[in-house]
Amino acid sequence: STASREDTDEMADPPSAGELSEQQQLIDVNPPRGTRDFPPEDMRLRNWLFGHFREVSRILSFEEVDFPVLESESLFIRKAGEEITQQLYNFEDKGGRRVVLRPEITPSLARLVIKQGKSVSLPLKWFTIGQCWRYERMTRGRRREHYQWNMDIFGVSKVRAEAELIHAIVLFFERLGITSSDVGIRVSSRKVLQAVLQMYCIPEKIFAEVCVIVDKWGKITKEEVEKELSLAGVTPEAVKGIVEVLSLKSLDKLEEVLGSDGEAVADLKKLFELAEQYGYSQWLTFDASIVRGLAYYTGVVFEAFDREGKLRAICGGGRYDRLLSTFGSDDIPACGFGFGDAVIVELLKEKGLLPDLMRQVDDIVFPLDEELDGQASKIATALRQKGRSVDLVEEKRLKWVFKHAERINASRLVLVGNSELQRGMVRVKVLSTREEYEVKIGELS
Ligand SMILES: OCc1cccc(Br)n1
Repeated sequence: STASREDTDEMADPPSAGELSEQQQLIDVNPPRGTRDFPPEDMRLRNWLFGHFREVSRILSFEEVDFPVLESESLFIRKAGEEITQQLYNFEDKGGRRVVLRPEITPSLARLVIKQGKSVSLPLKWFTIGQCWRYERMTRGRRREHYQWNMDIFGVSKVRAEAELIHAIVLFFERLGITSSDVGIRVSSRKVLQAVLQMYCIPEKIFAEVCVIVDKWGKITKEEVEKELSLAGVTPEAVKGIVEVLSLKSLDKLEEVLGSDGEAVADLKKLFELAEQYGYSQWLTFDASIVRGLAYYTGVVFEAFDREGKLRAICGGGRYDRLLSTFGSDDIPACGFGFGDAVIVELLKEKGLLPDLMRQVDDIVFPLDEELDGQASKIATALRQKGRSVDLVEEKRLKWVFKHAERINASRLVLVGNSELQRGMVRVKVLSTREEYEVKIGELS
């Protein structure tokens, strides 16, 4: 609801041109480019969304963790040409340290697991919701920050971990009213690409770079992908082999190409069997072209997509069994996903599933005369101590108070008046039923 101007305190008129010289020039009230404010209505939606993130994490028995948004740049220096490492929001701090506003959360998770060392018992299942940043030339007008829900499992080498993470994603969608007719989850494994490169004797050391290039499949032309693969050192016959495999959409066809004794086929078969048992196989589809764009994935990868094909990937993740050794530690098998706060909201809008989240207050306490402000404070305190949300209003006309009560969806109006007070009472109006009654101050609850 929009309050008309006379209802709210009159905003000061902006200074006239002549006054500007004495007055501060109005600052730019927008947040930095690519970033967002969250005024109350947007914050209610964000809290609603994050509430579902948290509740699903709880249901899957994950523990919440958190990290600084600021991290050492060294955590994100990777040589595989990922977009995410080419858009680091990086700078040198006043102590000469190279730092970044983190572009993702997985490296922080790995850092903490290493730091905790033997004090954590495996497997461990952690989740966090945190803001992530990128510095992208604003030519594309894209955002520079978003909030990401991450769930990660350390210490489980079998695809049970991937199955658990995908279950979390499915439960989350179901809670929002999104069905497998709206969204699918494409699944594959980087071991598919690894097997193909081995078939053509392509050196392992360019594997991550090849995956980052292959992730552009469908985003840039086939010719551009082939050109980038060739520049990375992939022979023409290997490029042909990769392109053939990427188009596979059935595990049986994959088995024909790779044989039945490879890990890729075994992992994916097991994952699809587990999906049947969880009851979410209708969400899954094998798609060999899915590799995801992060260098450190080593096994199963997955991403959720809107079946109408209007939006970018909704979330995505995969297995990263060798990330810790890139930080000089012993490897621990791991897998996880990131779920951003932007595409999901676009999807909810598309599907008409955005919740109608109104502001709500239990009580408005209003002194009918100025000198009753002290009594009104006492009454507000008593109600707040009982856990009721109270909006203590004064210096307003009663007409304004009724409109305000409607605007903020107050349940009750508690009117503090002289005649009632002399009898130790206050007057209560229940706004939904129009019921009105007097109650002893000590019995107000
Ligand atoms: O998903 C890539 C990404 C990373 C950081 C910030 C934003 Br917006 N987007």
